Amino acid sequence: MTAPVGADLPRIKVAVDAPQHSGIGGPLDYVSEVVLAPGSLVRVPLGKRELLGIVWPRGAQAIEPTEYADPSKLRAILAVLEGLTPLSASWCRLLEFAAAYYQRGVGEVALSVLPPQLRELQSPQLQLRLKRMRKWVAEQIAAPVQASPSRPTLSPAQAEVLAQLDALLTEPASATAKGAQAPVLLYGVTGSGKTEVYLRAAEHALKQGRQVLVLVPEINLTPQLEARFAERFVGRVLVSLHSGLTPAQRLRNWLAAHEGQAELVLGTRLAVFASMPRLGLIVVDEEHDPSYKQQDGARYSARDLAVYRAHLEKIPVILGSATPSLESWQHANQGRYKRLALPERIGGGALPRVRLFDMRLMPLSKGVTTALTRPLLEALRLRLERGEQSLIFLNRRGYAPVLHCSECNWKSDCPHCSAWRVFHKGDRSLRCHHCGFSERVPAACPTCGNQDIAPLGRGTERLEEQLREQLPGARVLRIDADSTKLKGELEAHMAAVHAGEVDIVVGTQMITKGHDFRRITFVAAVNPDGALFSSDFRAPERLFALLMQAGGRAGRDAEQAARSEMWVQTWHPEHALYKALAKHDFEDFAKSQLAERESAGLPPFAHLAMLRAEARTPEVAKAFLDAAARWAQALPVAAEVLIYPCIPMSVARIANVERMQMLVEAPSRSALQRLLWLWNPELHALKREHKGLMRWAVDVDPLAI
Ligand SMILES: Nc1ncnc2c1ncn2[C@@H]1O[C@H](COP(=O)(O)OP(=O)(O)OP(=O)(O)O)[C@@H](O)[C@H]1O
Ligand SMILES: [Zn+2]
Repeated sequence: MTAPVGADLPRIKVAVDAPQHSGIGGPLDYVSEVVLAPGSLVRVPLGKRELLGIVWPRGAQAIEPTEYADPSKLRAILAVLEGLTPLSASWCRLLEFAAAYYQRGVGEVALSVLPPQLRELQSPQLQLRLKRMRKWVAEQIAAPVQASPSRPTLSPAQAEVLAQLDALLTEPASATAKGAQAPVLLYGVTGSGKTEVYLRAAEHALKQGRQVLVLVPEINLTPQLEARFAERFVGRVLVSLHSGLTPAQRLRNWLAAHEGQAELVLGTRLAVFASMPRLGLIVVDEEHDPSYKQQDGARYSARDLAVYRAHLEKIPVILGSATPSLESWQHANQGRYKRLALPERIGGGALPRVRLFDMRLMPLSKGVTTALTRPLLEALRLRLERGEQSLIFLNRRGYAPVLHCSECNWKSDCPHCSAWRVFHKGDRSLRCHHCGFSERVPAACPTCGNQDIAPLGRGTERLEEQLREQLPGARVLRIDADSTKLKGELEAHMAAVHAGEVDIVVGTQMITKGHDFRRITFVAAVNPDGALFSSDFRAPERLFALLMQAGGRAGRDAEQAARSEMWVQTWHPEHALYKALAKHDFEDFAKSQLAERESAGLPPFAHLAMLRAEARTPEVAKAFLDAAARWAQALPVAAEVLIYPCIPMSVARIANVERMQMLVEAPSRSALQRLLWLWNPELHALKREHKGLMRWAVDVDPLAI
């Protein structure tokens, strides 16, 4: 039904999901017979489709003006989704900012962060969902209280931090008068009780009738945190928002937050966009974690957007970490963030003693497995005898990263990617971790027929197997993406660890983050050196954080802390990174890294964007990027920015698509943004000229270089 159209009907702006690649930036013009509040959800026609749209507030700044259509050609909205409170003006502003900053269309971003089910609903169905949500909320509140929550007595350091936070947290309601507050960087070593600080801060905000948003980097961490918050805030309504929910759950939880019924929202990066009318506090746990950066579509940083959102709504934001990102650390150094520290573990427990085990001292003989060195096995045996748990961290899943034929040198490469296919022994497959292409392991070398093809290197699966061989009787459990695919598997594994049913946990970085293990006294990193020599300037920062986090899983029970140990097997024990790690000295590490970054002109002292292009051949991708560079060089702002020659991405080909990238560096955010603004329409135009080009995208503040 194409509605009647009139030039004299009131015109409204509606944000719809028109992909960036069609070149539509801002909201579109429609007409409506009824007056609609900004933030209302409507259904509108676009081309031959009918789409969900958001009535957008006027005076949208920072958005490209859409070309004015002939008023008589404007189309009318089709329907309004009734019963839903309109999205707030500040929510719309957050989305405008995110879209502009990350160079995407505002409608594209705004619609992509709403629960997908919302797109399919008509008013009556929505009413039903709202009704169900309210019923569910009522059930939550009415649920019988098992025990009254106990709050631990704060440690002196926690009390000190909270006293300082108090000034920030009081009367957020009158914040408008106070203006924006500095973000808080809660720098607390592993096991120092950061979560307790979040809980108390949340308590404060809740008492004042405000909503609280808590972000965690990974879904895996939500169950534990949810349990801790639920236990503390009995009778309050808590919802989670992450991609592991069913579409119906996600809609219900979103509606509960949006209608102000959920008082606590816990979630992963997408939750930063949750609509929360009474938002009073944002917490970003493990703020340094790379998972906060979205890696496709609008490549936003949820951590950075949380800071922006807090600024916009004039509410406090707490960024917590034992190893803050160098960006946040530098902000604190400059006084732009308020740094509050928890320098010690709860109960006075020591951090694990770090032993750098020099692999060069190991005799190199054939057949000797270098990951499970004899001294490491002895260290594990000691823990077994004492009935303590150990954790072995290896950031590579599968059995072996590649299969190899010693006769003809064949390796298990992926036919579609510039990468090896990983050998998974469990299901006897060769699987590409980039495109997913999987085949049964061949019985013999596919090129020369040699039957003796052997795995090269090692992943968690192989380590698990070797541990079982070497330590018969030990209860070994592997936790990685492969062993936790099924719903509930991860929770079951974690419960087994907590219950003491496991002696040795083997896993990827999945097990190093945030978990409050109580029985682990020994953590080993068996092969961490790779990142030391990566071409990515952030690799050392990431490695340091990962190892600190991994070590942080040991000795969390103060009683056992004194004999807890972290074992690092390395070929480079003299490396400054390991030296700092051995002293648990994040500050020293940060200082030297920041000095290096400054002299090299890298973030946080410079601002980067990456222009990426994908095509069937590298030549096409390169031609597009070169043309884009030539165009940009001619701009006045080009004098301020540096455009590097384009290079292939580290995995140059994925699923038969060639990927090239070009780095842009600017001394200031504003110079970078100016360039990107001018560039964007030109890139759309260039795409049309470069026929074979499949996709291009801009990544602002890219993490992996
Ligand atoms: N004041 C307190 N008194 C007693 N126990 C506490 C107190 N504060 C926190 N704890 C306990 O100390 C343990 C560690 O706290 P928590 O998990 O909050 O540390 P964290 O700083 O978040 O650690 P990580 O960065 O490693 O995740 C938890 O088991 C927690 O229940
Ligand atoms: Zn592949």
